[in-house]
Amino acid sequence: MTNRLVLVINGGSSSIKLALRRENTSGALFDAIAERLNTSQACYSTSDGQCGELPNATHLDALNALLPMLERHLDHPLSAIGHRVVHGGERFTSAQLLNDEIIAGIEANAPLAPLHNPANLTGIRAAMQLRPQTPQVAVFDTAFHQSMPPHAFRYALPDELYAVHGVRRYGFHGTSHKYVSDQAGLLTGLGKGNGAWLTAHLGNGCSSCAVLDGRSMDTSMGLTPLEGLVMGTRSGDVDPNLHAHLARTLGWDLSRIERLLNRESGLLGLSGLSNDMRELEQARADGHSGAQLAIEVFCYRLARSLAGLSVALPRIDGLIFTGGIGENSALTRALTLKHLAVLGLQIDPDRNSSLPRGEAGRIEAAGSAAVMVIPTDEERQIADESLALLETQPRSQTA
Ligand SMILES: Nc1ncnc2c1ncn2[C@@H]1O[C@H](COP(=O)(O)OP(=O)(O)O)[C@@H](O)[C@H]1O
Ligand SMILES: CC(=O)OP(=O)(O)O
Ligand SMILES: [Mg+2]
Repeated sequence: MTNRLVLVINGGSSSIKLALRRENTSGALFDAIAERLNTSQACYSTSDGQCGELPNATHLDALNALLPMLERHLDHPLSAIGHRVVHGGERFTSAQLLNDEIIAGIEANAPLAPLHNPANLTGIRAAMQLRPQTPQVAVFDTAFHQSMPPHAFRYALPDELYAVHGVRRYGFHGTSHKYVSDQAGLLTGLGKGNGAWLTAHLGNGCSSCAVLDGRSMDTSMGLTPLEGLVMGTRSGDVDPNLHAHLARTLGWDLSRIERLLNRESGLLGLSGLSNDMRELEQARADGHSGAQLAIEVFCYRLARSLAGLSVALPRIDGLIFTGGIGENSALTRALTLKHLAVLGLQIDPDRNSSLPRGEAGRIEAAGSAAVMVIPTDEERQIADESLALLETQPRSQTA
């Protein structure tokens, strides 16, 4: 039997990313991204070197433009389309075959992830319109964290807010935390799905997680993807009274405060320069004090979060860095580890700085628990989970 093909779609607020994956094969057959959608500068680029403008393209226009480019990489029909969906609430603890009822459930969670779920739904609707015969699967960022115990997922708020209104910690980036912790088990010889790991997913959004034998025990994000670590433009944790303080002293309304915390804060707000770690590293080297402060706060707060999460584990088999920053910024890894001697974690500076780009590797010093860099592959995880789900469905639903 030929290995099946899966198209993975990650719909963002202003972009849509496509990845074509073959079952049991590493790497992508084809990747494409359309960015700045719904603006006059909308454009696309693909892994086979095509690029161009798509002025004022919507998500549907972008998919319409990109799907034919994918066609020539299809040696047989797509078996599934797997969609990243950020918020699955408490209802979705695993991947789901998409139908009207599941889509309504995703819509119901949109107020909890206003930056993400509506964009994911746009991708889902566009794909269903263009490929109505192909089974479509939703894979949720939150699902992996549904294993957290109540003492980790409850806020210290009156019970009714949880029981009636679903106010609790959910956690995100679960697909990535699961993928890299599985890989860590393989890399260290403990076996896939085994081990006690601290994971740091550091991309534009950042979160940390404690994983024990393939189950999330606690994580830094909460009700929404704003809680926890310092991120590119998101503040992470602030005093919850900040809202009231800004409203009273500056007269700011909710949408102004939401914009501040989600889009103007984090590395961008602290540095006054950029949300991009590459640019900040360069500026720091040139003596920019804002860039230096932003990187120091980012690393200290990450270390503090990891040390806090360590209490969710019986021991630490290793720490894993992933995401654009975690995989590529030796500086971030070094500065974070400076604060983590208390956990017995130390890195070897030479190994840290000489790790080949894009490769998994171990960077701990002799005597330390494992410290690893593992490139994440959310698309691979989504493709695998989509195919695994189809195997459990009656043929009539997926034919
Ligand atoms: N070589 C590098 N050095 C430092 N930071 C990097 C490097 N390459 C990428 N990054 C950072 O990774 C971040 C983007 O991470 P990524 O995982 O691609 O984001 P997303 O969450 O959008 O998928 C940016 O801050 C970017 O500057
Ligand atoms: C949940 C989340 O923060 O996702 P991203 O990193 O893609 O923004
Ligand atoms: Mg990413």
